[in-house]
Amino acid sequence: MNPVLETRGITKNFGAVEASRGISLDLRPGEIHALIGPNGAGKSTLIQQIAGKLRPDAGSVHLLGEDVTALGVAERARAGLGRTFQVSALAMEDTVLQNAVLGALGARGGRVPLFRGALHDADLRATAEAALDRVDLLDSADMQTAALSHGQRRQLEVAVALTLKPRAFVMDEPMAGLGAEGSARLTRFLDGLRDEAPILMVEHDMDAVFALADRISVLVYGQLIATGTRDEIRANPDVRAAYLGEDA
Ligand SMILES: Nc1ncnc2c1ncn2[C@@H]1O[C@H](COP(=O)(O)OP(=O)(O)OP(=O)(O)O)[C@@H](O)[C@H]1O
Repeated sequence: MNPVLETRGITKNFGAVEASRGISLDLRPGEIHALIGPNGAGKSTLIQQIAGKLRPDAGSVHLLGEDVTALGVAERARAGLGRTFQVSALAMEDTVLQNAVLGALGARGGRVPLFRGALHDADLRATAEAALDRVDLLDSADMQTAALSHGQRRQLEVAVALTLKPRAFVMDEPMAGLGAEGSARLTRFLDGLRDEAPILMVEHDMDAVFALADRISVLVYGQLIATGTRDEIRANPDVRAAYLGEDA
């Protein structure tokens, strides 16, 4: 099957720091692919290049077979790349519905000053409500976003991403800031989301990684040292030495 998302030979240097060294990986239909690695390994740098926030020095990013390397964040989002962030990008003062409508407006290429009118736009509202329903937040549509739990905020971020009808998700530490119960709930939720669109996620929470990931890629000092199934990664001596071994 053709990959939905692919990087080919992504290379990025910050001065003498080789943050990405010729990284090639792919995301296949229906899968959750977790990217793990020690602090400073280059996970965020890679995700930012995939999302379009950083331009690689060399290499390319392909979405649905198209080379999107020259596109910015918003263009990639409109091309089908859904993204959630380590630090929430939600408007905390606004309601849950307003945040979702803002996402739907962005999908249409609208600008924020049109936002007030957008709330009364039946199509935008329907798109937003359908996305909220998908993440079980429709009952909370009129709540202020700040009143949501951390886990619900993650779900709202996914709803905002869903309004763009993503073909692939890129998630930066979705479990960050969640307690054990919140992580377990979000894990169940993401498990069902993979059928909507495959997910490439950076995650430090190994319980979540091993519960969810069909494949795991391990990044160390900017280099991909292994990609494989959970069992392959657990058994890989290089991975154990470089990374998982830290916990052994
Ligand atoms: N804008 C930047 N300028 C200079 N160096 C940078 C920049 N961004 C990242 N780096 C360096 O690149 C390397 C990779 O950093 P990156 O944040 O991608 O790692 P990470 O795996 O995401 O780490 P963490 O798990 O701690 O979030 C580090 O050595 C970091 O100091």
